[in-house]
Amino acid sequence: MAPPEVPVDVFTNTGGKLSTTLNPGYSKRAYVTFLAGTGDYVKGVVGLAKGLRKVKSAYRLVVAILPDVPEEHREILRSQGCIVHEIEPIYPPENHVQFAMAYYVINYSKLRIWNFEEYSKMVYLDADIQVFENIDHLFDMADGYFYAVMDCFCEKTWSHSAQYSIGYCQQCPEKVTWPAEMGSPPPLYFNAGMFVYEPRRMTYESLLQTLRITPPTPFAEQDFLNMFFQHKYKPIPPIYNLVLAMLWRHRENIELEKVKVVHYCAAGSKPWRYTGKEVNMDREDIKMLVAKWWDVYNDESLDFKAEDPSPEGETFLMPSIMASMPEPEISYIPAPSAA
Ligand SMILES: O=c1ccn([C@@H]2O[C@H](COP(=O)(O)OP(=O)(O)O)[C@@H](O)[C@H]2O)c(=O)[nH]1
Ligand SMILES: OC[C@H]1O[C@H](O[C@@H]2[C@@H](O)[C@H](O)[C@@H](O)[C@H](O)[C@@H]2O)[C@H](O)[C@@H](O)[C@H]1O
Ligand SMILES: [Mn+2]
Repeated sequence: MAPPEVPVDVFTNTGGKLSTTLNPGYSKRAYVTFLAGTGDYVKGVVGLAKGLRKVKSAYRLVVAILPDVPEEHREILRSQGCIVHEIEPIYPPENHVQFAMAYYVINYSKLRIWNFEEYSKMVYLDADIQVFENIDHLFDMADGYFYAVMDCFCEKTWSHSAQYSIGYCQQCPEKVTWPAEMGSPPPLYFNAGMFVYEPRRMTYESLLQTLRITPPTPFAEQDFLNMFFQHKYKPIPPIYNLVLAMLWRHRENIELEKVKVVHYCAAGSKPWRYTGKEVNMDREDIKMLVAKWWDVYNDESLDFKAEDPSPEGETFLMPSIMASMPEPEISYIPAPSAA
């Protein structure tokens, strides 16, 4: 079940050039997001691509798309400098259709990103996420772990859970302590809108194999990933995935001015659908964060220009040729922390 450990210096002792010749893509890094359907999530991806450009990320944005994404949307993404990568849907296990089918097909399909073996490490970001400060340093964290931000159990979306029913949240485990009669407290649980992981064939196959014998649960692939990576999971601070409900549930845990990544996942908070009418959506902090998303999205200076020097020195005009070129030395130098 665990991803195989690749010793860090197996290829690097011969220098960057040779190592990438022996194992193309060994050191390759990229951001990756996921897009399904004909709807407006494409706006989220465009916003994200522009946000990553604004913070001068050194790495490309790969968009894993389902076959139902229309050609116009694919073209918009390419014109924003994204690498569009179609994936096949992954269907939920058979005989378990108690939850809405479409929801599962969409979410489980995320697992295909473990098959992106041309990259050694990736940072996954939901399309409803925006990056306001450079987070390239996340790629420098030690290999062999699954990094993500701890979720909050306080919203109604959690009402199916034992945690919610007793008012327990891992964000404030002292407030309502886990009752002894309910056994040991549940393991730390991450939000799967953002995570740092290593694509590996072995892990990918194990994920698909395990999924076949795993009944769907309300949070679909998120529950599944939490189970699968339970022993590899390392929490990172909430500034790397601000789940908006944290602002009204656990304000004391958040230093808003230090937040680098915002996840517009609360009901009514998707910036491209925002009306301000849903509960909590009239808050000043929410209005400010939605406005910040629109500032990036509307900033024409952040549109991709083909003549721009591209991340990692690649030339966008010749993607197929460049894909087989050795990695530039620079990618072995730890990325600077946030500008
Ligand atoms: O119609 C859809 C629904 C979801 N998604 C993708 O699946 C992710 C997870 O869904 P969402 O962010 O809406 O879930 P939430 O974080 O709000 O629970 C989105 O960010 C998108 O990347 C998509 O592309 N089209
Ligand atoms: O919609 C609001 C909810 O969204 C959450 O879940 C997930 C989950 O639904 C996955 O299945 C998605 O794929 C993932 O990206 C997404 O963030 C939170 O766990 C929860 O705290 C709540 O705010
Ligand atoms: Mn999301």
